[in-house]
Amino acid sequence: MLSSEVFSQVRVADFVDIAIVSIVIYLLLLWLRGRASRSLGIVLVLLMGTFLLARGLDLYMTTAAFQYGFIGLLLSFVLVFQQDIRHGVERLGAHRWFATSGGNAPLDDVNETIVEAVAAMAKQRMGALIVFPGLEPLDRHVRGGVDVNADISFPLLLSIFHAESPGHDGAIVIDQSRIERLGVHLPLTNKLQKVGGGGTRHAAALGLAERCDAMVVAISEERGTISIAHESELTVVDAAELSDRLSSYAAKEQPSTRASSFLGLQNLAMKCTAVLLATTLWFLFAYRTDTIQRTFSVPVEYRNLPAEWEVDEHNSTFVNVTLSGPEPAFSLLDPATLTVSLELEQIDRQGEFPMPTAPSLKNVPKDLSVERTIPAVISVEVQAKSGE
Ligand SMILES: Nc1ncnc2c1ncn2[C@@H]1O[C@H](COP(=O)(O)OP(=O)(O)OP(=O)(O)O)[C@@H](O)[C@H]1O
Repeated sequence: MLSSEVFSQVRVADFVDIAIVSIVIYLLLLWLRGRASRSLGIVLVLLMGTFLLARGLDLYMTTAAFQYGFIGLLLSFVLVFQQDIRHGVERLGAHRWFATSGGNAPLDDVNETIVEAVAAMAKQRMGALIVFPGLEPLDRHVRGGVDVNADISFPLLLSIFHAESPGHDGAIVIDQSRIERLGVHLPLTNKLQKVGGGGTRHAAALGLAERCDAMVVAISEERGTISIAHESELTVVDAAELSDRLSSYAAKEQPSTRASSFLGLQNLAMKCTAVLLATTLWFLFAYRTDTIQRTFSVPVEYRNLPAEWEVDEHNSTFVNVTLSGPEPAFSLLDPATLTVSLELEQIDRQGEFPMPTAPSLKNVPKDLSVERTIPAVISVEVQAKSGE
């Protein structure tokens, strides 16, 4: 049976191999979903599909074109998306299991105060912009403002955004239960079609939500609406929805939720796609049933030779070693680092060393074994150092 044959040859290390590549592909898909355009995603999937097909059908010219074009493609990808890549890495580093400090999302007890104040401001048609930072740093994206560092309260929020207040222009930044800054300038989006009927206030809310994981609430002075900008989307909500979104946002910042969202059933389709892709790649590039042999000229190294002896010049300094094993194991081998190491501590004039086994050969991946060496037995002669 083919399947049992395959399973008998799969090692635990192969599962680890597939798991690591699956995680990398999953993170890439997550990042693509949030950051890159749909058309870029389609182009990447098409390119990958064509490459896999070319490999599977042994289309030599297409495969070669991909292999040679790959570095160029990778370089242009990095150049075009350098900002997105930096953001992706920041996003990854901001996950709680890497992060040293906690998130800044508001705690549940202050959510109620914020929701009440936002609803009141919307009713009174007071324009406002409130930033709830996530785990990613904001500093790179925002400018200006004045430090406040005050407890959040209903009257304070309404006072700040009162049209007569000198600090009402710009956004406030919340840090858990405190107002950290006011009058902060946010970057604008250039996807104006997503802002709908809104102007620069709403463009600023979306602009920040496109650049980091912060959630921004905008209240429209003209229309009295409440909008949430998060993960590159701007949505109009009512007070009840705002309350739900703030609570789930705060919960999402908890480490346990983050870990379970990674290990749990969320994004199941994307996780399955990642595992499927990783398994396909493994079958194409790593799974080889046939054993191959390769011969290397390996230098001989003498260890722990007593001080009174020296190795006779006539001893061979290189040995031809034939290794055998699965082809992918050879890709882990760097022939330049191969060494036959001979222990000479006990030697007395002359010693014979049988064919070295893989462990006595330095730097041989563990799936490779020594088939033969030429010479089969390495004999070493030593002589007393001249003058002793
Ligand atoms: N880049 C920015 N960063 C922070 N706040 C900004 C920014 N741009 C504009 N604002 C705020 O938005 C206000 C102007 O809002 P504007 O009327 O242009 O936008 P809007 O989206 O139509 O809002 P509204 O519906 O309340 O009128 C400014 O007075 C300022 O307080």
